Amino acid sequence: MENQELKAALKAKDAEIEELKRQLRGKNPLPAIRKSTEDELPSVNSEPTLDNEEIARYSRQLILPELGISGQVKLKNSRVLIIGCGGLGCPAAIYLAAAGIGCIGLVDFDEVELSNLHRQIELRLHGYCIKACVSNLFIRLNSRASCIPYHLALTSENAYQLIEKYDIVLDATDNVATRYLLNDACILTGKPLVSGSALRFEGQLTVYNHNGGPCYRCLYPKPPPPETVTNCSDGGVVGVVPGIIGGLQALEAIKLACGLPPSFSQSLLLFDAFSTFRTIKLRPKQRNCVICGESPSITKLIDYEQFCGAKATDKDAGLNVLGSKERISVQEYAEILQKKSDHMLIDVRQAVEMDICQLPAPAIIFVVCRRGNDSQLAVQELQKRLNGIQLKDIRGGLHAWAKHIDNNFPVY
Ligand SMILES: Nc1ncnc2c1ncn2[C@@H]1O[C@H](COP(=O)(O)OP(=O)(O)OP(=O)(O)O)[C@@H](O)[C@H]1O
Repeated sequence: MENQELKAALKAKDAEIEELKRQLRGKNPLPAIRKSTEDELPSVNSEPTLDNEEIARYSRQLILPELGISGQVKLKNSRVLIIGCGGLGCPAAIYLAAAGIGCIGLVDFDEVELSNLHRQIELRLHGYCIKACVSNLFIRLNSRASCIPYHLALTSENAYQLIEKYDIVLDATDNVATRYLLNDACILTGKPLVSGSALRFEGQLTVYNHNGGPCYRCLYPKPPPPETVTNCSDGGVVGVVPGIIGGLQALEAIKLACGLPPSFSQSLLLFDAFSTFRTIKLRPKQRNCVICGESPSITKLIDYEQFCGAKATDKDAGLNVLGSKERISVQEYAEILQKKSDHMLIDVRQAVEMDICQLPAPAIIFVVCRRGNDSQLAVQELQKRLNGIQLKDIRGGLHAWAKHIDNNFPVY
């Protein structure tokens, strides 16, 4: 495809996406969104009883001896904060609201994209663009629950003030910097942290900072090198997997709120869609942990993007390991294409991604050897590594060249 055609196709796609986003916004009015963490929360009902409507509404869980009226009242008096209204946060929020949690805070800076909807189905149902607005769904689902949307990013500046107001925190985010921030903020405020993650066909769940158990830093004192971290937008995810893990995060939060022991406070649940659930015991709380140990060196929130060497979002390519001479912009590359300058393009994505789209392949690589045997093997090998590049073996190699094209060519 020529560059002009490519530009036109991209423009048409942009217009299509804008139209779909417009439709997504729907006709529903936006809820009152908080852009700051300072405002007081609505007071949760501290009466030790339920009214008749609540008894009818929650009757199927009320008759469980582990819960009973007293458990349901505890749920009603609890405040749960969910960070991230994506694949994990949406299902967790729905079940927490339906179960009768008195106040749920929903934090997300992001807006809905079409690629979110295979797993963030609640957002699609309600037709909002700002993710934290999923809270409005609860007004219909359970008018007794107060749901507070915060359209902002959780940062070192606001985390303490926000988390302090809630009893239990759910980590439903997708980046390492926010995981460390949440861990430290929960330790400093003394809140349990229900942490979930999902990628491809697998998910994980655990509860940090509860009942003498370890914190995230006890297990991972150092952040992973940024280039080794994968997320859903690079690695992919089957929508049901975050649905399962988000649901389990809600269950752990319900147990915590009722005073029942959470199942995963000192262990890690591993889910693999191709095999089963497995639980592994976690290493205990570390006495020398820098935040929850005996003499902590971290006593306030730090700069987590600097600590992790990566952004607190997976929206841009956080990695920056090459110098400016070793990189070019897409505009510069488009110019190279337009001028048909000599070059070769190596697309390092997986083969499955090549079926979705490709830049115009500018070159064919010809492979030659002495007699045409090794060159065939080389083509086979290169085909596995160089997606989208046309590779051709020169049949018969240099021997054939000497015989048919250039009689003076040295043969050995
Ligand atoms: N520091 C933060 N503060 C608030 N929200 C956050 C923060 N970090 C991550 N999030 C939110 O957590 C959510 C994680 O959702 P999910 O893992 O489903 O990924 P996504 O960003 O929605 O989708 P994709 O990765 O496919 O683009 C996102 O909506 C993201 O905006």
